[in-house]
Amino acid sequence: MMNDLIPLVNKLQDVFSTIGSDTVDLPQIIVVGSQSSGKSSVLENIVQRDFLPRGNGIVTRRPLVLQLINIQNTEEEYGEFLHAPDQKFTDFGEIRREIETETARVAGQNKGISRSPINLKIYSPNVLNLTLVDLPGLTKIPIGDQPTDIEKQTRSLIYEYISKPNSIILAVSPANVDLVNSESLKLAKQVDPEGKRTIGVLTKLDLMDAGTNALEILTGRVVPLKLGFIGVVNRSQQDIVGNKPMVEALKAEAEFFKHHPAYKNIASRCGTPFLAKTLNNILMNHIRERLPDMKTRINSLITQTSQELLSYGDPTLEGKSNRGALVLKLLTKFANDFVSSIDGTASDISTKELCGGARIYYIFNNVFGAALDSIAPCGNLTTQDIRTAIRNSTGPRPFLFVPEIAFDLLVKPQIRLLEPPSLRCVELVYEELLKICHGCGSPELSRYPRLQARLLEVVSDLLREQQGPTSSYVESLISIQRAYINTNHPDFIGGGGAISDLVKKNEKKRREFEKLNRRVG
Ligand SMILES: Nc1nc2c(ncn2[C@@H]2O[C@H](COP(=O)(O)OP(=O)(O)OP(=O)(O)O)[C@@H](O)[C@H]2O)c(=O)[nH]1
Repeated sequence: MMNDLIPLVNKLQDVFSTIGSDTVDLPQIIVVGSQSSGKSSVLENIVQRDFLPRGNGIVTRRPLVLQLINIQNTEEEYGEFLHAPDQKFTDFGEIRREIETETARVAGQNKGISRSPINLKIYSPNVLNLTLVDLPGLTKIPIGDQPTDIEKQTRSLIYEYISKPNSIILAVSPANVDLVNSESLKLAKQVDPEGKRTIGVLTKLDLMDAGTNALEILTGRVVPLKLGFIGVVNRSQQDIVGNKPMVEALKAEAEFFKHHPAYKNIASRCGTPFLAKTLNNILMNHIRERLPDMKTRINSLITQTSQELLSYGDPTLEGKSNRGALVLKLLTKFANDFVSSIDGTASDISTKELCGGARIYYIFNNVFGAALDSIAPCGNLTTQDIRTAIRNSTGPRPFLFVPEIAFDLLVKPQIRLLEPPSLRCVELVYEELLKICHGCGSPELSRYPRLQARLLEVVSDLLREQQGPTSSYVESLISIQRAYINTNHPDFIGGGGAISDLVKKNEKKRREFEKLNRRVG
């Protein structure tokens, strides 16, 4: 049962990698260390095979999710990549080349890094079930054509992985550098200040200055980590160049601890096999602890996803023969959504801001209304202008009513004042209608992006055409305005200065006018 735990999480890891989401914080071991601290060597020792790319500068440039799977009753060891599921890699040199190719494919050739992980499974009788994530090493100074912010990028990538509370941090530090300067421990401390989920690995114990040792660190007296420190000795550069077999390297490591005066008493708690066993135990216990939470989270994801699936529509309308019915259904839904946004009956109305029909109402009544109110109908017309226009249009003849020509002459420039706010109003309403249209795309419709795009195009064209009647809209405003001026302005009805002055000159006409005025009154 316990042994099934890691494969279970591996399966989840594959699922989340395939769907490109990590909405569940999975228990996993994250390997962190500065460049050349020995991360790759530790991983290769655990796998007991050479399979990781080597080279100068930053080699690991994408997260590598390494799932080790113990298989029994077989001599065969092989690897499988999630991105090439049908290919079985029995040659570990091929695995290395595939990692290099995949890294270059996504992260480019120029030493940049990418957040998208490579998932590799290694099946072997020599490994314990274990899932490790290898991350790019922390680097201080960009080399060659590396991006100048490479340190920032790497740090943020590492931070993203280790800050998840379910991850266990495997902080690799070289023993021949002062632990105070260990970048991996500094980073781990930021996200795990109490050292509850950090396990320290000390590499290069064989390279320490003569007469010095790391016993104090390994026994937890320098940096207190609940999961402890484990010392290892990996192959040196010379061993690698000389192709020293892994089995021999592991034997040499065991010998080193057994015979070292400082470490011989703790030899059973040092070295790669002990590290692998410890990690396996830690990971299993950790998964067991987190399982109930994970289950709840996954159940809620299932509910969410089922609901989302439902919103994608009726599966019976799939297929060529149902295309017409499907399009009709989508368009009807779109049209209904549009209408309900304007009516205010949409289900997702906002409580924060005006939208849909309410906003159009606001544009008409408040924005446009205020703009109209701010226009003085006779603002730049003086009594003298009116008088002159009337006189000029009647020539030598006396007049009773305002002559049509004079009225047109006077009112046209006034009416033009209404045009800018009217056009602005039309524009605002048009924008609002477009916004409503864009908000009407249901998840079901978004499955057909081309149909959706075409629909929006057609609807916005239609709406734009509605801008055409702007002039007739202005015309209807003119008639309203005309009525307003006719009834209210003293110059057009008896009692006002200009007309009454003129009328006085013709007593008979004045009386007629008064009669008329009484009738109007
Ligand atoms: N002598 C000795 N050399 C080691 C040990 N661990 C690692 N090395 C050497 O240190 C160098 C760097 O080791 P890697 O395992 O490539 O380090 P890394 O952290 O993976 O480096 P990057 O991938 O560049 O981040 C190699 O030449 C290793 O042979 C060790 O325990 N003892």
